[in-house]
Amino acid sequence: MATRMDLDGKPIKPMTICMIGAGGFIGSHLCEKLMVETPHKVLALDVYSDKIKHLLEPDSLPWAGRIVFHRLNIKHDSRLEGLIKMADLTINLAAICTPADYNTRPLDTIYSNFIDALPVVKYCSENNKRLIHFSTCEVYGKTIGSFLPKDSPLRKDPAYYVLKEDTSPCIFGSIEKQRWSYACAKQLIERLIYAEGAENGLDFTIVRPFNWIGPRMDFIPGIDGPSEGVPRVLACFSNNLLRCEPLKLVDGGESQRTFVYIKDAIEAVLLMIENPDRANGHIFNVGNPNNEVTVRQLAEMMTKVYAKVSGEPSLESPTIDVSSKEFYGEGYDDSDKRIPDMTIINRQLGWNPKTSLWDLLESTLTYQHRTYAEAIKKSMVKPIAS
Ligand SMILES: NC(=O)c1ccc[n+]([C@@H]2O[C@H](COP(=O)([O-])OP(=O)(O)OC[C@H]3O[C@@H](n4cnc5c(N)ncnc54)[C@H](O)[C@@H]3O)[C@@H](O)[C@H]2O)c1
Ligand SMILES: O=C(O)[C@H]1O[C@H](OP(=O)(O)OP(=O)(O)OC[C@H]2O[C@@H](n3ccc(=O)[nH]c3=O)[C@H](O)[C@@H]2O)[C@H](O)[C@@H](O)[C@@H]1O
Repeated sequence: MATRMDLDGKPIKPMTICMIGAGGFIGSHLCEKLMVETPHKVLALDVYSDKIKHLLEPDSLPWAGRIVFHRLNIKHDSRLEGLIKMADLTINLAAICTPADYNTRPLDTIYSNFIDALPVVKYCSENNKRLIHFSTCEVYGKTIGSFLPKDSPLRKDPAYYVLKEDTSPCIFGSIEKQRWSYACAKQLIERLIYAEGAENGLDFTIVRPFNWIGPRMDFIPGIDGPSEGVPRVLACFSNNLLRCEPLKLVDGGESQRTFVYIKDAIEAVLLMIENPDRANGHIFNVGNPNNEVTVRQLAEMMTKVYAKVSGEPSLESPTIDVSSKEFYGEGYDDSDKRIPDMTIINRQLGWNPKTSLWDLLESTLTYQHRTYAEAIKKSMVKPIAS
């Protein structure tokens, strides 16, 4: 493998990375990228390894020995500090991060996103190890624009809705809206990491992902996850499409999101890993401001793309409305609109997303169809009464 160069033309030394939550959606893509394109070593920590099994076996893989899986729960495992000490860099991805959990399991959500992340920050700070911590765009909460009258011309002014790392406020709902337990816990851990940097010299980078989507995201209920489980929107809509059911639009599907392809986003993370001088001390939005849609438009586009990749006709009424109370239960609330400002990541790392929403849905839904269609068909065949 040719020596890799950083953005300033300096050779990059191979490093050891302690990746916590390596068995999840983002972790699996990051491990893949690191194995295929770089000489770095990964200590992969998680309670699950299904999504990275293809990287761990067989022993004949070209990167065998560069990735080692450690099955552990960071809530209670004395091996954590030792593994952080063995690495040059720690990346923390571990978290509960599905909205259906925020209002129904707020304690687990707060513990997972704040309390369980504390020792990771502490061990990095005490051992002078660099930390890349995964936060979320949800720390911005609602936009300022959403509080303006519906007909206010100011709603069209980007100053009232574009989200900037260094100037936008964090606007959450009331405490009884437990949806915000996740965003609030993430905000507090961001503040703690920032303070460790300011007071104790911790080298940190904070990532705020804006709806990264692609293959291996979450689970399909009843196939590789619980039948009653509610994953994030990509998997919910994929599940509906695979089962030929209408897609459920929560509260009219009016909320807006910008979706970025996981493979584009992983490029940004690799730049952070390999350019510490440009990434340390920064908080980065990572998203695609050009891929904005309402959830209703997302449903319509996914329906069209799925018909194309599966060859199956779409339903006559492809969507159905459902209230958030019915779908998520008491205490749900929503982010209205999420457009990332790209100034800081552009300036520091020269990164820009490339993939359009249509193209990323086409490759993702091709994967979903190939991976799940047969299993769904089998699970839907009713047993014949004897
Ligand atoms: N996917 C996105 O678009 C997105 C957006 C915003 C923020 N994030 C953040 O990025 C991170 C990764 O997200 P993801 O989409 O890959 O989620 P994911 O759920 O697929 O991955 C998280 C992984 O962490 C593991 N984990 C959780 N608690 C653990 C513990 N106590 N010990 C060991 N492992 C544990 C889980 O088993 C899982 O494999 C999270 O912190 C999330 O909040 C993701
Ligand atoms: O991905 C992100 O950047 C962050 O946002 C997500 O939050 P959200 O975008 O609200 O989660 P989704 O489950 O993907 O829902 C998106 C929208 O679709 C709606 N939805 C979801 C599922 C469904 O079946 N129907 C439906 O209309 C939701 O109400 C919401 O408005 C999650 O909180 C995190 O994974 C993450 O931190």
